[in-house]
Amino acid sequence: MKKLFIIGGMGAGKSTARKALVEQGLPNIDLDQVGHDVLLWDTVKAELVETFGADILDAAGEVDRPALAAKAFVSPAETRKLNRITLPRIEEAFTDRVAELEKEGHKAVVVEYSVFKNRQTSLAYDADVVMAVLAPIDLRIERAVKSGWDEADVRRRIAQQITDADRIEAADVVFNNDGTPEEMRNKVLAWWGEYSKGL
Ligand SMILES: CC(C)(COP(=O)(O)OP(=O)(O)OC[C@H]1O[C@@H](n2cnc3c(N)ncnc32)[C@H](O)[C@@H]1O)[C@@H](O)C(=O)NCCC(=O)NCCS
Ligand SMILES: Nc1ncnc2c1ncn2[C@@H]1O[C@H](COP(=O)(O)OP(=O)(O)OP(=O)(O)O)[C@@H](O)[C@H]1O
Repeated sequence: MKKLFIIGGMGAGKSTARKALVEQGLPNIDLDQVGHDVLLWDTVKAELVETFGADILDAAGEVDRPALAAKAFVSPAETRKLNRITLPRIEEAFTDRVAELEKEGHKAVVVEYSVFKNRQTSLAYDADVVMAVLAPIDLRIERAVKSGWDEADVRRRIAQQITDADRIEAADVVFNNDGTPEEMRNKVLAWWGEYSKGL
């Protein structure tokens, strides 16, 4: 089963690219969503509380994501602490999900990976294709704010992410999402049309 990774900074248009492929019948794994799922694990909760304090929990004892984000994205050191706790668990859940999809006989899976760093990290090392979705940073911030994110929060997160130059370096295929969403969709579908002939 081919693993087609979609990478890109916040607001770049990863979800827009993913939707185009899902409409073609491909299953997908959104690692942001997997990240949310592992926050429910008791072991993860306990380590996050030990690291960031009990005020990251809500009244029901679950992780309050905005509260955790306010602490975890203030510096590279704090983000590393977060990643050290969450990423191994995300990888574990990801590996299980990939095995299930493989058993179901899918030819390919789309993996949306917002915090991709490089192809040498274990989660991404067997990516068959890395697709980078790029857009100018001001446009990305504008889109993210329009879709409900706080601007300062977006800027803090982007500061903890790799740059588009790094993404281009890692990618097999690059999509510039600086036009309309429809243009973006068509670029992705044109690529898929060619790529899927070989599957
Ligand atoms: C800190 C948390 C609770 C904030 O939750 P929230 O609902 O506000 O954001 P969400 O998870 O939907 O992420 C939105 C965007 O934030 C950015 N972001 C999230 N985690 C990170 C990170 N560790 N480093 C840099 N940027 C990040 C990405 O662009 C992502 O698309 C959550 O992001 C989290 O647990 N992150 C750590 C796990 C992780 O790295 N997930 C990303 C997929 S592997
Ligand atoms: N070409 C475009 N023109 C205008 N708006 C767009 C375009 N592409 C995406 N958008 C909008 O910008 C926002 C961010 O796009 P999308 O969710 O696809 O990005 P993302 O890379 O998945 O972002 P995130 O990291 O926040 O999940 C969405 O509201 C989307 O509808």
